[in-house]
Amino acid sequence: MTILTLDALRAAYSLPQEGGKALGDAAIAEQLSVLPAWSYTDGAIRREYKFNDYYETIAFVNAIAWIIHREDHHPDLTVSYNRVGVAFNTHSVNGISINDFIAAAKLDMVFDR
Ligand SMILES: C[C@H](O)[C@H](O)[C@H]1CNC2=NC(N)=NC(=O)C2=N1
Repeated sequence: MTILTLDALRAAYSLPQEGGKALGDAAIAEQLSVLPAWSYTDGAIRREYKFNDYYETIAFVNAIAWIIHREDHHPDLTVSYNRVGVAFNTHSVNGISINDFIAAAKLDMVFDR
């Protein structure tokens, strides 16, 4: 598999993966190297974002909703007072696809300046 750069992930759009194949562990590890805040555990790529208060936390959740609706690719979220846990996998391949990395790169882009 070709590893996409962070810029390439940011510029890409999720595509339907129905009928596609999940990425293998080696490809997942290589693609994760451009997203160092993310890890691959329990069948998903995951990151925790931290905030100062609940208002910021929910504002970020709303930003996620906007981005993710545009990508048509939906994470599991764990929302608490000052943290948002995000987990992506691709149901349609029963594993990880490039869409998970594209969506992760876009969330990081709005979180970090
Ligand atoms: C057709 C469309 O691409 C699919 O229904 C999308 C919608 N959002 C999705 N989100 C996630 N996390 N996995 C999927 O396989 C998925 N499939």
